[in-house]
Amino acid sequence: MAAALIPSESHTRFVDWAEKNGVEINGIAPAKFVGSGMGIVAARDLKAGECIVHVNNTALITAASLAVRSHNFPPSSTIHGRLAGFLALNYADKNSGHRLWQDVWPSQEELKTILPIHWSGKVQHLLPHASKVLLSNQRTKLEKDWTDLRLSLPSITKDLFTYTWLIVNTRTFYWEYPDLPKAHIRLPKKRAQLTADDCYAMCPFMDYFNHSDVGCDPKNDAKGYSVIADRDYKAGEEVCVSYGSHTNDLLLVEYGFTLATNKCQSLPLDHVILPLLSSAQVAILKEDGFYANYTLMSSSSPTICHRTQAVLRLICLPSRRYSAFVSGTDEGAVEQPKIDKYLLGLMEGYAREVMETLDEVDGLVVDDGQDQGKTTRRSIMAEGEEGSITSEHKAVLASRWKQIRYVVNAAIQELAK
Ligand SMILES: C[S@@+](CC[C@H](N)C(=O)[O-])C[C@H]1O[C@@H](n2cnc3c(N)ncnc32)[C@H](O)[C@@H]1O
Repeated sequence: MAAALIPSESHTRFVDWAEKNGVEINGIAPAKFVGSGMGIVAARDLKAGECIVHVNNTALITAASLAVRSHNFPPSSTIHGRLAGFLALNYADKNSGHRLWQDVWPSQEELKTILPIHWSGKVQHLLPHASKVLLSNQRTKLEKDWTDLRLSLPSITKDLFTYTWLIVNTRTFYWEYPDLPKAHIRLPKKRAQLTADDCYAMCPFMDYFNHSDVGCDPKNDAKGYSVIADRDYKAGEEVCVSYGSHTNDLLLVEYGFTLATNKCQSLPLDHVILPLLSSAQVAILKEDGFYANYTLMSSSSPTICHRTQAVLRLICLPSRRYSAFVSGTDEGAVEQPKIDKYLLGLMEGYAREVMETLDEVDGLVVDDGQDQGKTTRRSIMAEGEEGSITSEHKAVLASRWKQIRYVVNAAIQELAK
């Protein structure tokens, strides 16, 4: 575990402010960690089951907060966009009531280094396929929010909006407005149709917690948010929460890091399998609900997911054997060796692609620090666009591809048995 370092004074000022504004802190404190920025440390020995922080619902920033609603953002805009717009207006306001909170967030430059949306097109091009798909979706959402809100934010630059949008993206918590009755006037329209993307709340102090796949599980009810210690902690240990069951591809794109071991890890195979399908096969799979989302589960020994079993049977076997498998009348054990052999060939091809990509990552020429002007102006990068390439980018990419290589090689060994 990385040692906790003493944080700067801005954090002490923020903690004082938070405690006066509805945050009860019990036995924990913010601290700086090497490689993950600020986080939460146990300030004394903690017992499993202790409530270590409670944030009153009055301290949250949600779409129902009066301060947010007073801006009359377009009703069609997403809640993510509205919160980003609100934060951008506050950020630009020297007298903002949230100034001390904003002061402890990562700076614009820090986010530009960490988050792939700001990386050079050359570096983005070397992201794993699943990360590229997530990045493209993220860019589309950001562009739509900016288009929907820019007229309501005449004093705000796109650069600042992008910053606060990414602050929301990396620091919000799930909030279904349990403090308000279902039909309350302060709720966003179409209450019944709220999607996960609509259920966002900015939650002071809670946003210090770093993620672990086995961390504490934040709870919320009508009174606000709480974090209960999931186990005993020794003073000085980092306390993490779980942001959800997220793969490393998602963590990398949405939060800018990966976990060395991730119990939610799976190896996406769509880019390997989809190009092999004929249009007739695509139609069959769509009708049967088995099109795409093919993975190799890799938490312990690699396991072929049911969807992957199905598509490989459609490719390799007579159609009646595929139908027997997807209808559940036959588990397909007799043909399993044939399926495994076919997948083995695919994985060997994938292993070669991984090695080639690792060579390309290795060959990236680092140009950080040589052109500061370029770095400061850098904003959202489209694939192919030029920008600086830092040693951190290279290290993150190399580490992610080595994780993939490990899973692919383990699968090859298993399938070759
Ligand atoms: C909710 S914030 C947590 C506080 C943040 N570390 C800070 O400095 O303010 C989420 C961000 O923390 C960082 N982070 C969270 N968990 C991490 C982890 N396990 N390893 C590395 N970075 C992590 C990522 O930059 C992520 O976007």
